[in-house]
Amino acid sequence: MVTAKVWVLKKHFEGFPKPSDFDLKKIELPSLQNGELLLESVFLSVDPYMRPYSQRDMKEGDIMIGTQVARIVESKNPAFAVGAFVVANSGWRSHFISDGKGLHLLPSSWPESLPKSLALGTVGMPGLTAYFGLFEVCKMKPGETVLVNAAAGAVGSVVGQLAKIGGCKVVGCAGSDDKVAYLKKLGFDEAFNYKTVTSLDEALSKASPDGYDCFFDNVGGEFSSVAINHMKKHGRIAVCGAISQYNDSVPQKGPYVQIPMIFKELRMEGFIVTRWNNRREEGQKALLKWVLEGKVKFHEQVTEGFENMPAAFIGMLRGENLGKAIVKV
Ligand SMILES: NC(=O)C1=CN([C@@H]2O[C@H](COP(=O)(O)OP(=O)(O)OC[C@H]3O[C@@H](n4cnc5c(N)ncnc54)[C@H](OP(=O)(O)O)[C@@H]3O)[C@@H](O)[C@H]2O)C=CC1
Ligand SMILES: CCCCCCC/C=C/C=O
Repeated sequence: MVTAKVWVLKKHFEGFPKPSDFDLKKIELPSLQNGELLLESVFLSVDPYMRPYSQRDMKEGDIMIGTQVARIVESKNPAFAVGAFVVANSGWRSHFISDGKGLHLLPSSWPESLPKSLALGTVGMPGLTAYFGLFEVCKMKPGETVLVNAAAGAVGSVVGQLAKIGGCKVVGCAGSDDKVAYLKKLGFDEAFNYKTVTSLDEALSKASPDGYDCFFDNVGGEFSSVAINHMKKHGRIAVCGAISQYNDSVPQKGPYVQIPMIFKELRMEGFIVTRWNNRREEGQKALLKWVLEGKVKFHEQVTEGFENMPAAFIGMLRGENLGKAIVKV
């Protein structure tokens, strides 16, 4: 008999999530039926989407949503061998039973030199978000200028590096001087700390006096309202995330987008990475290749201990992560 630890949403978040909104519980797992496998989580992901999705899709008492890299401990399913690693979407659980549906095996060719947690970050959902958001939504072209915010995070750091690979000039914004230094190390052409600049408007003008062809927006709110006025004619805005709004109890008001959209003839498109689930393999293969070639670098903010899942999640929302926020069990 295996006892799984799980984190439950005890109380719907009001404003910023608090440790008391979560409950750690234990569940006895039954023995395996034919076709089933027992898995143990090795790395778990904490992501911004958990905040708005919990509000929309979860009830109090539900196990927190999320993905993990898990090791197969026992198998009564011939398609899954003991010892193999998978990416699962099984929520904040230390152990779980699966019938194999929806599990993604890590390729057997996964290089020993790379942490398996990368399958939750640069070579996982956030990396794919950068890949499809840039290539399919922004449709960036060599020689263009790309702006990305939350640039030192899981998605943003890949966006900037892919835009450089694609021959663009890249401007990134992040919330600390250490993050700005990291962006420069990654090869961003311009980077600034949006929390300390005296004027965001001036900082955006200084970083690219001619404006921006592409804006990969992870933040929304006030930042986006200022940035839209810096778009070039026929610019493209990929609306990826709105983290500055996820914890608002009262929705923020405009300025509204219509006037700059009309006069600059902009295209603005929201997207969710799962739109390209049928091209997941293509994206992962490309990202893995760039990582192995050293063209895409990565950093992970690893929190040790399953019991620290809420702290890691809250820390990520506060901006304490450089690169991908991961919990190592
Ligand atoms: N559409 C899609 O399919 C997907 C969308 N996303 C979205 O992409 C965005 C980035 O996600 P991800 O890379 O995983 O997360 P990150 O690794 O970037 O972590 C979140 C970061 O957001 C920044 N942040 C937090 N609050 C604010 C704020 N009020 N204003 C500005 N920045 C803030 C912090 O960085 P800093 O110190 O710089 O402030 C923090 O480190 C999120 O909005 C997320 O929801 C992610 C995956 C898929
Ligand atoms: C299997 C996990 C799918 C996660 C999709 C995340 C989409 C994110 C939206 C905003 O953050």
